[in-house]
Amino acid sequence: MNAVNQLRQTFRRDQVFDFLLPRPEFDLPVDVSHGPILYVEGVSVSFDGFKALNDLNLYIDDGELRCIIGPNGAGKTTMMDVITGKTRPDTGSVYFGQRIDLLRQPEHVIARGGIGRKFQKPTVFEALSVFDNLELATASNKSVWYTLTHALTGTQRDRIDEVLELIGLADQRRQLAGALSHGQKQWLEIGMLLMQNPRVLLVDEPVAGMTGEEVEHTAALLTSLAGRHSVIVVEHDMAFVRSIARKVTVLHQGSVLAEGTMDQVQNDPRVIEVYLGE
Ligand SMILES: Nc1ncnc2c1ncn2[C@@H]1O[C@H](COP(=O)(O)OP(=O)(O)OP(=O)(O)O)[C@@H](O)[C@H]1O
Repeated sequence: MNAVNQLRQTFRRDQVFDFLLPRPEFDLPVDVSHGPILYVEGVSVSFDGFKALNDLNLYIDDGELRCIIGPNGAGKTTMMDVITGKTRPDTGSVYFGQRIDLLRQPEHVIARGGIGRKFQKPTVFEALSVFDNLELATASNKSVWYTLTHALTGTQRDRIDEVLELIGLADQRRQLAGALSHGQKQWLEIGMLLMQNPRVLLVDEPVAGMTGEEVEHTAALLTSLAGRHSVIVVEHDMAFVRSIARKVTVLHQGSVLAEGTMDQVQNDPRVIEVYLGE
């Protein structure tokens, strides 16, 4: 096909781009009837022959708070990249509930469909108020322009108030996000994710660079989210992990090395050897 024909094909009136197609499977309730909300099974990812993930199996229950730890290069980021659709594995399967095959969904559909990701660095809109940041986060189904030019519904306003209370920034609602402390920016960004009502929240090193008090607040925030959301926390700060952990998964060389309570994994000789003994 020559270039002109290719262009014609692209702009055909009946042309429907993949990202505009409805995703009926995401409109259905996520089927968690067997317990887990995330199934990662036999997943391997290679980069130039190096296996960043090696036959990884991980199951996250609906509403649980899971901490994932492991030495540098263990595959933690790659695992989150696979779940969120950023990296496609060479082998394996990843399901959201019983029915939704995440490997068949593009990244933006997964993000809108109920799996939120908080990166290590906060990325709030610094020139907007805390409230406006949360309001913009409701924009997923409408354009940003629509959101900025239309009044909020009562339900949306209530939800923003609820999230402001949850993240502890109700008193800062009119403050510019740029004037917040590092910890407050992190909570605001978690709040922005919550505006989308995610079923699963992936949180990467949430307490890096925080003060002791901010760390405590973050622990209380993340534990309060469990139950209503499934929360996966990747973190190197062992004191913090101990303060929030129920079940801990230790990754090593792209696979699960150990899994259990904090006490169980901390006393596991294999974990001490590859990670905690460092
Ligand atoms: N795009 C890439 N190209 C090549 N190698 C990569 C790529 N992404 C990750 N890797 C390698 O895969 C391995 C796993 O990396 P990953 O970032 O998932 O580990 P991690 O457990 O998140 O480490 P950290 O705790 O340091 O963030 C590392 O050895 C890394 O260098």
